[in-house]
Amino acid sequence: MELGVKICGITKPEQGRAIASLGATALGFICVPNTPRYVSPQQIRAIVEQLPDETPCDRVGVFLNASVEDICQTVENANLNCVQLHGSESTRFCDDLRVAFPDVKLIKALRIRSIADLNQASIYEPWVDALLLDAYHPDQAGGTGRTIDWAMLKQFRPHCPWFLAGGLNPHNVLDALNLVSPDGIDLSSGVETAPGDKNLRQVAQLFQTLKDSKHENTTICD
Ligand SMILES: O=C(O)c1ccccc1N[C@@H]1O[C@H](COP(=O)(O)O)[C@@H](O)[C@H]1O
Repeated sequence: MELGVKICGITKPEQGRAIASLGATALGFICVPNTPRYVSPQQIRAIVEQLPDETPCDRVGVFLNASVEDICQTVENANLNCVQLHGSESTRFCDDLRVAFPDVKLIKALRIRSIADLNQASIYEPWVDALLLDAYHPDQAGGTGRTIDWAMLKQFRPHCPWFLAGGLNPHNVLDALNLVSPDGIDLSSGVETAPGDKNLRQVAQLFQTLKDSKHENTTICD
C-alpha cells in the first residue's frame, strides 16, 4: 500500500502551496492557542485558499481538548475537512463530533510511552477514521521532535488506518519504516527551520527519500 504524508504546523501560504505541490497528502494546522505553531481560523483559510487545485490534500485542524462548538466553528471558518484530536478527548466526544460533522474525517492522536498506552488504540478504532501515534512528552502536547520507540510498534495492527508521528525527519524516516508499517507518516519539527517555519529543502528531501525507497504517497482515511 502507498504511504500518506502529512506535514503539520503549516503557518505560511507560500509554504503550504509548495508542500502540497511537492506531494503531501495532508497539511496540518495547529489550532491550539498559546503554542508556537498556532494559526487562527482566518490564517488557515487564507492558506487553504491558496492551495493548488491540481494536487488536492486533506486540510487537518489539530485540537487539544477543545469543545465541540469551538472545533465546529473553526472547521467552518477555516474550511477544514479533517480534525486531529491531540488531547484526552473521549470516545463519546469523538461521537459527538461525528454527529455534528458527519463529513469531516476524524483522527485520534495517542501519545505513546509504553506498550500499555497502545491498548487505548482499540478503544478509539470504531469512532474515528484514523489513529495517530505520537511520542509522549511530560510538558508538551506535540511538535516535540521526540520519537516513539519504534520497535514497540512492530506488532501494532489496528483495524483502521494509522499515522506514525513523533520526531520523524528525512534522515530517520526510512529507519522507522523498516520497523513499522503505518498507512501514513506525520512530520512537523523534523522539516522546520524554526517552529512553524517549514524548511522546503528538507521537505523536498523527504519526498525524494521516500520516492527512492518506493514509499509513494496517497490519501488515507477515505
Ligand atoms: O506542533 C505543535 O506545536 C503541536 C501542538 C499541540 C498539539 C500537537 C502539535 N503537533 C503534533 O505533534 C506531532 C509530531 O510532531 P513532531 O514531528 O515530533 O515535531 C504531529 O502530529 C503534530 O500534529
